[in-house]
Order: sequence, then structure tokens, then C-alpha cells
Amino acid sequence: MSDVLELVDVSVVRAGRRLVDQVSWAVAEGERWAVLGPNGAGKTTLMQVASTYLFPTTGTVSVLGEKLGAVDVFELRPRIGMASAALAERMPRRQTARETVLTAAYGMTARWREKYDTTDAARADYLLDRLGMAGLEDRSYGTLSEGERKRTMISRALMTDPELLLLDEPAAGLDLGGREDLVRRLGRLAADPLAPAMVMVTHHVEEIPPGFTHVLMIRQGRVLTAGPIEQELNSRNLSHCFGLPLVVERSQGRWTARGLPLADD
Ligand SMILES: Nc1ncnc2c1ncn2[C@@H]1O[C@H](COP(=O)(O)OP(=O)(O)OP(=O)(O)O)[C@@H](O)[C@H]1O
Repeated sequence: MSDVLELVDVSVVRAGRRLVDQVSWAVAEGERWAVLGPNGAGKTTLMQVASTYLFPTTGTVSVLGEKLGAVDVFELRPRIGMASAALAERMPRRQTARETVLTAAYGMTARWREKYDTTDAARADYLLDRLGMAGLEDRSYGTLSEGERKRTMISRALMTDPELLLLDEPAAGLDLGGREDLVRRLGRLAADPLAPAMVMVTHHVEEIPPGFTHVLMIRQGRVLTAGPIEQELNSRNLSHCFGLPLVVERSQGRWTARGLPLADD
């Protein structure tokens, strides 16, 4: 299996601070990674590097076999699907769900006179349907619920048939039903052998879909652990990552974590 993403000694320095600190990490074809870490750990910064939107201060990054700095990123970007809160905020509210998905095919966020062919529209509808959005294709993005927007953005990320899918906190802000629905759908995607390599940033182990194979934990920009999920996602590593005693459990492919009671309880 070849690497779809490879970071070697990558650091991102801003205002004298190392937001990402000497990170080395490789994602191979077929792998599904969960990226865990507390607020401010550098997860989003890492995703910006992986999606080619941020060039690291030091270190080397290869995406889909191409080394950043030696490749035209505009050719690389359509091969990477990305969904994040920052991108979701940039979507025009009046545009329909279908148009929101379609614009990804043209590397744009807004529809602007370009003519979409019917195959593209059919693909957008197929992806929306797959994410449980059938019947909502013509609704304007601004009127969609948070969960519907999240599912629209994941459909959008899949529009170009990417080889790498990056999801930055896809379940943030969803209620329990919305979260469970999304986790199920992402689990189905994770189980699809034709689906791209996946990387999902999350704060909560409960959001890790079944079928995810690897975990990367970061804290203060540094990698604490990276490897097979059943080996590395344990109480010791997670407690270290979040800085308090946590108990991790796995049941039927899903994960849960809870804090230990305080000593005087
Ligand atoms: N341009 C910048 N200049 C200085 N500091 C920055 C800049 N961008 C981000 N940071 C800081 O870098 C750190 C890492 O930010 P990042 O968004 O990558 O963390 P995160 O792990 O995604 O956090 P969260 O879980 O809260 O979303 C934060 O402390 C943030 O304030």
C-alpha cells in the first residue's frame, strides 16, 4: 500500500509558537484515521497542511505521492476532499444543497455562470442521497439544519471522487440523533473498499465511526501516539492526551470515554 499522505518532521511556527511541532505521520491507502487532541492542540493546522492550504515552516509533506513545493497545488486539490467549519461558513446561503455540492467539481464555493453538465448534477444528487439528503437537493443551504449542512458538506467533499478525504470535526454541534446518524453513515463509507483514505478530526471518541483503523493523538502540536486504533486508543494514551484520568472502552465497534471520579467523591 502506498502513502496518500506523508509528513516528515513538519513544524508550523506562528508568532514564535510551534502550532505543529516536528510531526512525522503517514497515512496509507485504505486507512481510516481518527485525529484526537484537546482544544488548541494543532489539529486544524495539521489538516490545513494536509489539504495543501498551509505550507509548513519546516519539514516535508507529500500528498498523493506529490511533494509540496514541487507540485502545482491547484492540480492536487481536486484529488483531496475536505469538510470543515471554516469551509462550511464560506458557502453562500442562497445556493441550493445541490449547487453547494456541485461547485466542488469546479474548485469554487459559489455558482458563477458556469454550466454544470447533467452527469455532475446526477452525481451531486447521488452523493446527497447517500448522506441521507434525498428530497432536500433544492433547499437553500441557509435553511438547512446544522446536521443537514454537515451532510451536505461531506457530500461536497466527495464530489470530485477524491483519493484522500479530510473531515475536520464533522459531528461538532450535532445533537445525539444527528451525531449517531452521521457516525453510521461515515461507518458505511469507512467500510466501502472503494472509498478514499479518510482522516477525521474529533474531540470525542464517541464520534469515531466503526471501521476506523488508526488513531493519531496530538497535544501542544506534538504527536503523542500514532498507530492501529485497537492498540493505541487506550485509557493511558487518552488520559495523557487530554491531561486527566480517563477510562476508554470499546463495544461493538464504538468507543466511549469517561473521566474517573475525583478522589474525595
Ligand atoms: N495564525 C496564527 N497565529 C498564531 N497562532 C495561531 C494561528 N492560527 C492558529 N493559532 C493557534 O494555534 C493553536 C492550534 O490551533 P488549531 O486550530 O490548529 O488547534 P485545534 O487542535 O484544531 O483546536 P480546536 O480543537 O480548539 O479546534 C491554537 O492555540 C491557536 O490559537
